Amino acid sequence: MFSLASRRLVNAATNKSRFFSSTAAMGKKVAVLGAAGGIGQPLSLLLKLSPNVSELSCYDIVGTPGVAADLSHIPTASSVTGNLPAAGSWPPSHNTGIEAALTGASVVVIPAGVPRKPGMTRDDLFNTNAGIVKGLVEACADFCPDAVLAIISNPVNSTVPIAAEVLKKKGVYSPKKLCGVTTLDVCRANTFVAASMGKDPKDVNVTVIGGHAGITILPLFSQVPGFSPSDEDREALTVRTQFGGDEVVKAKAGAGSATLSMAYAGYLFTEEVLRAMNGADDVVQCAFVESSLTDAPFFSSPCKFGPDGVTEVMGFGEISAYEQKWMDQMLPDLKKQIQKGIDFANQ
Ligand SMILES: NC(=O)c1ccc[n+]([C@@H]2O[C@H](COP(=O)([O-])OP(=O)(O)OC[C@H]3O[C@@H](n4cnc5c(N)ncnc54)[C@H](O)[C@@H]3O)[C@@H](O)[C@H]2O)c1
Ligand SMILES: O=C(O)C[C@H](O)C(=O)O
Repeated sequence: MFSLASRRLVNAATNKSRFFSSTAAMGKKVAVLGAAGGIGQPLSLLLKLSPNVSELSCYDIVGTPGVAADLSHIPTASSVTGNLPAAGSWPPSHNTGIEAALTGASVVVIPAGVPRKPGMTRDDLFNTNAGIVKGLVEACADFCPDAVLAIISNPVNSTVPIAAEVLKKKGVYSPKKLCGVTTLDVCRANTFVAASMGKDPKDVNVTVIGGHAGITILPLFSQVPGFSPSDEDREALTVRTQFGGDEVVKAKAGAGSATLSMAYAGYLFTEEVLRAMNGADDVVQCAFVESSLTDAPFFSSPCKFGPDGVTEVMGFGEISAYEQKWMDQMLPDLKKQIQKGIDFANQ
């Protein structure tokens, strides 16, 4: 699923892409909200290397003039701006503010908000991040209502429903244009299974369904061709994928959560969205979207992408009895977290 995007990154970085000049003409404006943060900076770097991006708009409440000035020295075809809520944009001639940051954007990636510290759940971030996401999505509704929104800010299981309610209230909600980014779960599952099978991770593509928090994350290892782990290994791999975020939070010991792997995952997700916008008809990736596959109103599953975002929420095929057990456990939690977001947006 990701090997093409990964190859393009290497090509762009070494400036040898034979696609470079032709795809630059199809480049889109991409806005990163929270661009000065732990995820935002490396994500902006990767997007600056993308031949699918013509304009990179970095927005944050602090630091974006410096991020943008720094990125602007990278010799790729895209322009870059650093936007702050008030005065002090970069370049100085550029209008500052969220309106300038968002106007004309085709894709908006949102990693704005606080990360976890050891001992916290993603839901513990709700009180701070719910309001941040609500405010930013209101601005998206006002200034780029047709953009695809890719929500990274946690808790994704609640922030995506918040975004949906905000967009509905503004009269611009399109389910195909609102996605929670669960790509990091797929990256982790691919990495862990490839190691277990002695394979190159690029040859593995695990479907990960559900949500993005603990047991709501469900990797479908039964669907990986040639993979038949012992019960014990399957349990260990499943739980490691579900709690991969905690592994990083613990190792960072108070300095935050996954940033570099998330930047990579956010870049892969965005590249695939852009590739579909530019006409590719083979783009399928997991995303947390409005869904009728289960009785949870939002659910992550493989989705087909086209020029306007998600064109089909695909099913997830047959799952094993072991996976069904996790699914039964997950759904009440997931529905509760979704409802919490909906209630917040409507209070
Ligand atoms: N979906 C996933 O798989 C995934 C993975 C990793 C992290 N995350 C989440 O991503 C979020 C960001 O993580 P991080 O490590 O980059 O945090 P960080 O604190 O390093 O960066 C967050 C940035 O958001 C900015 N910000 C805060 N309020 C803002 C606002 N109103 N408008 C614009 N920018 C604003 C901050 O100034 C900061 O620069 C967290 O909520 C984290 O839990 C999600
Ligand atoms: O674990 C976190 O809090 C961050 C992110 O959701 C992750 O999965 O790494």
